[in-house]
Amino acid sequence: MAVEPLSQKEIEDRLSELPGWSLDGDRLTRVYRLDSHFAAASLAVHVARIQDELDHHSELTLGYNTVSLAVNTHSAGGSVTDLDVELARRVEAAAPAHGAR
Ligand SMILES: C[C@H](O)[C@H](O)[C@H]1CNC2=NC(N)=NC(=O)C2=N1
Repeated sequence: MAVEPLSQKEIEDRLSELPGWSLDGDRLTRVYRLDSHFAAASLAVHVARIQDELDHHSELTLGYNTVSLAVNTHSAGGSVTDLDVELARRVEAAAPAHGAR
């Protein structure tokens, strides 16, 4: 998978298929809300497993009933790449089973 920085247009195109995700500065971000702290922790563990599988890791924050991600690609100078998009897609696919919204 390409690890070149994506252009603004490429980022916008990819975000159009990732509802809830946005570009905050130089990072893709999303906040998920859950029904309980335990559900949030469960999603956070699932995200950690995905991140280890991809060898690509967001700043992952567990709140009371929230899970927040912020990610870019350090090895591409801290810009957004398709690695970040792939992580976002994988987390989007996993989140509904935890009741995330
Ligand atoms: C050595 C290891 O593969 C690298 O440090 C990986 C791990 N996780 C990473 N995560 C993120 N978000 N960006 C990276 O460039 C990155 N690099």
